[in-house]
Amino acid sequence: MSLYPINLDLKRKKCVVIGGGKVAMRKVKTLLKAQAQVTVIAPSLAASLVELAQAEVIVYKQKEYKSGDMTGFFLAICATDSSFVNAEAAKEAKLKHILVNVVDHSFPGDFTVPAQVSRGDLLLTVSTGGKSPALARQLRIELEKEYGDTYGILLDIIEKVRLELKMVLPKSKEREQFWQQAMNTKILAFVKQGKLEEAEAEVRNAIDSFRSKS
Ligand SMILES: C[C@@]1(CC(=O)O)C2=NC(=C\c3[nH]c(c(CCC(=O)O)c3CC(=O)O)Cc3[nH]c(c(CC(=O)O)c3CCC(=O)O)/C=C3\N/C(=C\2)[C@@H](CCC(=O)O)[C@]3(C)CC(=O)O)/[C@H]1CCC(=O)O
Ligand SMILES: NC(=O)c1ccc[n+]([C@@H]2O[C@H](COP(=O)([O-])OP(=O)(O)OC[C@H]3O[C@@H](n4cnc5c(N)ncnc54)[C@H](O)[C@@H]3O)[C@@H](O)[C@H]2O)c1
Repeated sequence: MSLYPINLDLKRKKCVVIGGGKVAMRKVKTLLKAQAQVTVIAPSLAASLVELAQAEVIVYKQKEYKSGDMTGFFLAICATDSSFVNAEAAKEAKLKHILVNVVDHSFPGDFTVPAQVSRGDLLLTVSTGGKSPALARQLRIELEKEYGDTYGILLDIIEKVRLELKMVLPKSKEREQFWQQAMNTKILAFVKQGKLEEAEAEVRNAIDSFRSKS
């Protein structure tokens, strides 16, 4: 299956999860991380979802899914243990042009959810086209070990340097060439060792040597 990767901005967007079990919980967690406004519809909830409902982090509607429940949502996740219910809810979402994910193959959804690692604004995702979620999970664990928190901090440093660089190198082509050369193994080796000051110094050295060459 050939899928198009996309990073959705769900901040303050109304999202609904049908079902309140283990799988629903995993999806709710990632929706909350994206700062979505989450409603869960299910007759019963897994313990960790109960806590979120009690703390009013999510809106909980204690009921079985019924036609009409999808109205007003931007995105829906059908995550009950009934493939019939999942398919009915997904059909309604499709009719209403709501982006829909279906956790079993009961009805074709619009998207799947990848395994993810986030380090600040760095987001690494793994998708197997639905062939092996267990492999996606394992690769996510490996990525977590390989890419620690320093990568998120590096991104913040680079963001700052990029702004400064616009003054130093006014042409976009020059900046492109600079970053291709600057993002070298030495900088990334410093980041891996947690030496962020050294990494920043290396980027700044690279600016000086790029300017002296051009
Ligand atoms: C990545 C992750 C994200 C998340 O859910 O947040 C995710 N599944 C995860 C875990 C996981 N899921 C399953 C197992 C048991 C082992 C196994 O079967 O492999 C494990 C492992 C575990 O739980 O340890 C079983 C399973 N999953 C699906 C079916 C239905 C089917 O295949 O028909 C069944 C069979 C149910 C049954 O047998 O009855 C379907 C989907 N699961 C997807 C995503 C989408 C495809 C992503 C991709 O492209 O790979 C897709 C298509 C739809 C969707 O949910 O978006 C998350 C890892 C998060 C992490 O740990 O980082
Ligand atoms: N996509 C994935 O990552 C993945 C992983 C494992 C399993 N699955 C599939 O997901 C399904 C759910 O797994 P689970 O572990 O969360 O199950 P679970 O038994 O923990 O939870 C099922 C939830 O669905 C709710 N529910 C049942 N009928 C409902 C209805 N009519 N309306 C609203 N909610 C209803 C229940 O109250 C419960 O909260 C499994 O049956 C399996 O097919 C998907």
